[in-house]
Amino acid sequence: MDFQDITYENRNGVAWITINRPEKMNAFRGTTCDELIKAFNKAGYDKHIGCIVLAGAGERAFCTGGDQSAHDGNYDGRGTIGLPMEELHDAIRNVPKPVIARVQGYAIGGGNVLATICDLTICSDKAIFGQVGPKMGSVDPGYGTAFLARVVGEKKAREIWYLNKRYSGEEAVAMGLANKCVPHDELDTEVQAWAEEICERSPTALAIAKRSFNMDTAHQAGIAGMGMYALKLYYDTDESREGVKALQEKRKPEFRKFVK
Ligand SMILES: CC(C)(COP(=O)(O)OP(=O)(O)OC[C@H]1O[C@@H](n2cnc3c(N)ncnc32)[C@H](O)[C@@H]1OP(=O)(O)O)[C@@H](O)C(=O)NCCC(=O)NCCSC(=O)CCC(=O)c1ccccc1C(=O)O
Repeated sequence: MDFQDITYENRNGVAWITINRPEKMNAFRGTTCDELIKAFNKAGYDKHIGCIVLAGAGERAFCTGGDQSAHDGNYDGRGTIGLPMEELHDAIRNVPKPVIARVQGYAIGGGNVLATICDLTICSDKAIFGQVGPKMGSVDPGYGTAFLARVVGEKKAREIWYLNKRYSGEEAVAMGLANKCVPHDELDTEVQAWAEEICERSPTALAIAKRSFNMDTAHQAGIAGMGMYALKLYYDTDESREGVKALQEKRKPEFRKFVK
């Protein structure tokens, strides 16, 4: 399979899927999402693969969410908002194998959502987690909000979304957003060790466990699907455009002038 925006490697039975857009801090556009969906389905149903790692290329970012240069109102791809986000999130949740997010830098916006949805997160001491939606005219109406609350608790999830602070790797572990934080240079070894240990476990037991964990929040796929239509309408407002414009112009957005 030839990919443009991602890379795919089999490292001793572990599929490493890496977003390869370091010049954009691994922000995703339509093509990136389509390729990620293909890669997850390839790894998910390859009997030689026991565990999947999701990573971002380079040193600075795991993923910083939607590519703002491919964002004028809606995004540049297919799907309700011009990005097949629901399909990508579902692919990560539905593949019958554990997925580990390997976070070495920024996991921001939609990037933080991807890490949240992965079964496990291992980060380095250079990782920075956070949501920026209400600061730049966006919001994830599905797993990024409702599922995040299951992961870190309601109060913390609301803090993350309402204040858009940044959190270190150690803070992420303390709130349950990450499983382990290790020195930067040890990250890949740690991730591969966890993944290879998972590969030794019974694949069927793991698949049943994953489905079983997912069952409790399965209804959130419906919320996400419906919420995307609200988001599509929101992206076409001056209020949302102000957020994107302010980000591009590196200034503070003035949202309050759009209150009706
Ligand atoms: C990540 C930063 C905090 C890093 O800041 P800093 O270290 O100062 O570096 P910069 O100079 O800002 O950035 C370097 C370089 O990278 C470019 N870049 C960074 N992020 C993006 C991006 N997302 N898109 C395009 N380009 C990006 C940046 O422009 C610089 O390029 P130069 O050419 O050198 O100028 C900071 O960069 C930052 O805050 N970035 C923006 C983060 C952001 O706003 N992300 C979008 C969040 S919203 C989102 O992801 C929701 C969209 C979505 O996908 C979604 C929609 C609906 C439902 C669900 C989802 C979902 O779950 O994902």
